Amino acid sequence: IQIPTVTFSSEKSNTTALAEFGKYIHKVFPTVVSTSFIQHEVVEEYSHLFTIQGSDPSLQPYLLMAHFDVVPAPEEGWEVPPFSGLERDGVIYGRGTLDDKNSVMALLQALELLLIRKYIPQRSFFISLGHDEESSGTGAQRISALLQSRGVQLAFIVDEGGFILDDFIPNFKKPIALIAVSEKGSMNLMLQVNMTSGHSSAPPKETSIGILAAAVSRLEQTPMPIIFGSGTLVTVLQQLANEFPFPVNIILSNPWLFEPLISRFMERNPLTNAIIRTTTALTIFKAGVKFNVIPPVAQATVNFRIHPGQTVQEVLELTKNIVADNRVQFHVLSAFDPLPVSPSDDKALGYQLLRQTVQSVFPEVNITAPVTSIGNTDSRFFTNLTTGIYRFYPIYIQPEDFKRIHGVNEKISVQAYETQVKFIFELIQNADTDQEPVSHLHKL
Ligand SMILES: CCCCCCCC/C=C\CCCCCCCC(=O)N[C@@H](CCCCN)C(=O)O
Ligand SMILES: [Zn+2]
Ligand SMILES: [Zn+2]
Repeated sequence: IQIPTVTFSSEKSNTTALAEFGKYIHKVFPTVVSTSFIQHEVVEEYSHLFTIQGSDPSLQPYLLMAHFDVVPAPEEGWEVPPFSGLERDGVIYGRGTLDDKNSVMALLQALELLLIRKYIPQRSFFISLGHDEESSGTGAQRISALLQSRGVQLAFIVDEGGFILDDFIPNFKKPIALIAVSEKGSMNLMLQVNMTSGHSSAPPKETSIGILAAAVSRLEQTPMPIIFGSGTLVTVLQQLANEFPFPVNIILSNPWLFEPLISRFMERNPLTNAIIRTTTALTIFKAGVKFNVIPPVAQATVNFRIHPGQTVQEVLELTKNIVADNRVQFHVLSAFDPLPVSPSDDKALGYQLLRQTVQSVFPEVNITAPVTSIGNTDSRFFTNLTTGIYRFYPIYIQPEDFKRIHGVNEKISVQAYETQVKFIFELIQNADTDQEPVSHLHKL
């Protein structure tokens, strides 16, 4: 946490810290880096690929992923400095404790422990640690291309994403393990208005700032349509239905009939709202240099997260219709459609291994359901290598914790981190026992 591996944009990151982090993992996981059946490669200058050669070449390999770059963390609002890694009352504070240095360290920590205990994996696997997930993901893209060039096809991938949702639904105390089987698309759209500049003492009736502010305000005030029909949402609701008494069980198990009622409820919370529609977030606004100069140009960037039922093109058209002002120019800075849905049926090896490992490490969690990740991950660059991409943090997340990801006071309890290590320790061993249900815990 103390190594400030910040990604500011695709052009700007703290490369000194990225390099230092590479040296750090080399130092603290000596067994991983010195084991004969493990190959360690640095890819795209700062990302890392570990190839763990299993003893049984007939088993299809899998990939575990994480990233060690973090979003910026200005100190305002933090209880402790964001790059202090301070531990207080059993909790580690700092940028990256949930997104996603916890996963980087837990992956290597679990592997180190297995190796120290002389464990030899049967199934080969890879560990990919990206250095620029928070921007363009070039490290992950290069690793994906490298694996493809080596003829690798993967049984499944596990990356960051879903989590164990706790204390979220009113009057419902049971935790739910949400494994993300897809992720929303994304579009960063820059809106620009050019008007004549001049002296502020004789302003025109409308300025670039005023026109742009009105345009982005219309976007914020006009949410994208609710799209309810996604398969994963219906599955979650039906699984939840079994847990509720009459009449909620009837409502949840017939979503097609009670869609308006369920949507109205889901719309109220930002997290569930993000599940039922494309979201619109105004994230950058730039205009003006001096109080008495009318600026010629105003620019705003809007970040859309695209629901699986829509495409980039559809969202762009809707946006232009909502703004409905031809003085506003639209520039798509980056965009991609929602990701394919990975299988979650009884035969889906990756999903079932995660579900079984949840059962053994978190025996109190009886509900596991597939969801669509509302955030994006580096795993989206690996659709050429497998159809089974799963995104899951084996961590309890309450609504308050979710706000800390990319927000202030990001933190993880030592116990949650240790359980994450234990989860991966189990998962790697379960991947060797193939698809059989896991009935016991391996000794840590
Ligand atoms: C009925 C209950 C429904 C609850 C729904 C909760 C669903 C939660 C699913 C996933 C949570 C996402 C976790 C966040 C992962 C964070 C990854 C991240 O920050 N990624 C960045 C990548 C930026 C790439 C730039 N092109 C991002 O998404 O901004
Ligand atoms: Zn992340
Ligand atoms: Zn992130």
